[in-house]
Amino acid sequence: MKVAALRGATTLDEDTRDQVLERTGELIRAMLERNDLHTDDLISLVLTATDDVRSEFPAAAVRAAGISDVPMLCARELAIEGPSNIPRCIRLLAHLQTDRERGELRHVYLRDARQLRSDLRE
Ligand SMILES: O=C(O)C(=O)C[C@]1(C(=O)O)C=C[C@@H](O)C=C1
Repeated sequence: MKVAALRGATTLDEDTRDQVLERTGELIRAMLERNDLHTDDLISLVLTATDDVRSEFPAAAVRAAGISDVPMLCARELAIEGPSNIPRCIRLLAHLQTDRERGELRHVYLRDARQLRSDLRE
């Protein structure tokens, strides 16, 4: 088993608690499913939100999705002007255990966050 890192991002249509729960849950589930991972493979999660997300911690959404025993940290994304500065964006960095090579992992960018990494395959 190796330690690897997996990225994901998604966006909200509006800053409501329901949307943070729904969209962050959708993101972590897609990251696990697309990489054939189980929650036991997760080591830690770093979640960031842009400054316009204020209704709920993305970590609470991960817990609501059933993942409660993985250490998590939420932080603010940098408000650097440019194409990566998209509104209501939640980013996720997962550290995990896997037998796969780094290049085999599929990073997951959903909804308006797809524009951040248009170089990645779906
Ligand atoms: O991958 C993303 O979510 C991006 O917005 C791109 C990028 C980068 O330049 O690599 C920019 C800001 C984020 O903190 C992480 C990565």
